[in-house]
Amino acid sequence: MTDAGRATDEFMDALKARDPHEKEFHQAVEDVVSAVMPWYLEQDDLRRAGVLERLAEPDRTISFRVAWEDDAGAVQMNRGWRVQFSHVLGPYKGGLRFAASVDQSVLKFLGFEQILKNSLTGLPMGGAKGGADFDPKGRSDREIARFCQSFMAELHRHIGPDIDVPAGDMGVGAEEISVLFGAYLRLTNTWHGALTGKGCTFGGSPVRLEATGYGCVYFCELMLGARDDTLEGKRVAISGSGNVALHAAEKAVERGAKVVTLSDSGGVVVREDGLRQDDFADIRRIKAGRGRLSELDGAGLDYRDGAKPWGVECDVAMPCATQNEVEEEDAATLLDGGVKAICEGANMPLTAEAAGRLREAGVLHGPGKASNAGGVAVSGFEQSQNAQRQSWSRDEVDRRLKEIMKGIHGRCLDMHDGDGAGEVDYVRCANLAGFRRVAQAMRSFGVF
Ligand SMILES: NC(=O)C1=CN([C@@H]2O[C@H](COP(=O)(O)OP(=O)(O)OC[C@H]3O[C@@H](n4cnc5c(N)ncnc54)[C@H](O)[C@@H]3O)[C@@H](O)[C@H]2O)C=CC1
Ligand SMILES: O=C(O)CCC(=O)C(=O)O
Repeated sequence: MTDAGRATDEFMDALKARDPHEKEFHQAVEDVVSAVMPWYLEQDDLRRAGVLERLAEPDRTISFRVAWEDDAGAVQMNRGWRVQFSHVLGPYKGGLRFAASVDQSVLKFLGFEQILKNSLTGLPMGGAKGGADFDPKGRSDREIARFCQSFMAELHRHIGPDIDVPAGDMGVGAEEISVLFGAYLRLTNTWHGALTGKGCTFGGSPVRLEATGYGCVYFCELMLGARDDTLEGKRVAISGSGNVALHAAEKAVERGAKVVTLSDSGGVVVREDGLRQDDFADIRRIKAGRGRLSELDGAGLDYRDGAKPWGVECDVAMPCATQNEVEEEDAATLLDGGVKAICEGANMPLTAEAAGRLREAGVLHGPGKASNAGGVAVSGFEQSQNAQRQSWSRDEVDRRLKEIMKGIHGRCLDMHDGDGAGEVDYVRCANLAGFRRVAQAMRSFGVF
């Protein structure tokens, strides 16, 4: 075993001993630590400053009760959290997730990833994540609004444009952000950009809604371009059917690709000759009513109950649903189907085993902290517009989004230590580029 391998194991043993049940958090930290350790071991000053140990411990975790009344008048109770992980590069920044599966481990993995993702954008943003174990599925709009108001009754004490600026994530879209922002206004009597993802008529940025999916496609094109290839004519399998998946699908089609799948937790819709704009409109309508893709059965689409997208032959896979949705056997299926590239719209959608399988096979792999950073980058633009009391045009924001994705891709290439002949390991390079910027700031700030 190498020195770096031994040091990574020792680091992970200590982390796991501290919080033995936080499996997702362990996975996210190990991905980073194993990538940066060979470089870190050579940085005596960073090691003396305990940078890696401090970075893997959140600045603080706020946990609180969220009580709310359902439509039948019964009081319901959920748990809310905000994990403020690191603000060395700027105010805490990261989304809010409402889902039954949310717990401290999930939010710590997301918050930890967010530090390096935000660092990669080059913008002044720290890393955080929050949310609640509240499942919006099956809840009425009024129940969701009451939940959001109760959630903000506590959260407003901990956020603000120079402190912490949450946004949406799974289960928190434009409607929820609007209600959360309304509650924030009432509680603080102050209009400033304490949340991003707001509606464009009241302080939101053009393209924020689309930015994560669009940015993922731009990043995929940059990876393919570095291999003198393009997205045009490629078969693209996408999972999920929410904000990120649908915007990635629309942009991929616009760029000449054939999007062959979308999915939800119930199954997958397949169109072998490529999904069309009217399919996206139907899916959007169903999802707006919190329906299932199975409702599309019989609409000319092939719906496969209980299946995942990865069994459908594709050149490019874009997992855009949730963490660990691509398991080792899915990776094997993708390889059998001839996949050439995987570009993550979701956060940590591959298990460590799946990622290892694809790496061994030489598949291009754009990790979420690089490829899905377009969303938070446009959130950063929304913060700038709010601070300047300005509103940029759609074209201006899209142009800046493309520049950001190009910048992230360039930072990854800067870390590629091959001679140009070898393939770029985007996972290693993104981790190293994101980490180095944060580590240098931490060393400069002294010990806290
Ligand atoms: N919204 C944003 O700007 C950003 C989102 N992300 C990540 O992208 C992913 C998707 O987020 P959004 O699209 O915003 O959420 P969303 O709530 O709009 O959509 C999530 C979608 O995933 C599907 N889904 C959930 N579990 C699934 C499973 N096990 N298998 C298949 N489909 C499943 C749901 O049916 C839904 O269609 C998450 O990992 C999120 O953290 C990353 C960066 C920014
Ligand atoms: O826009 C933001 O602040 C956060 C986006 C997000 O949650 C993510 O990048 O995973």
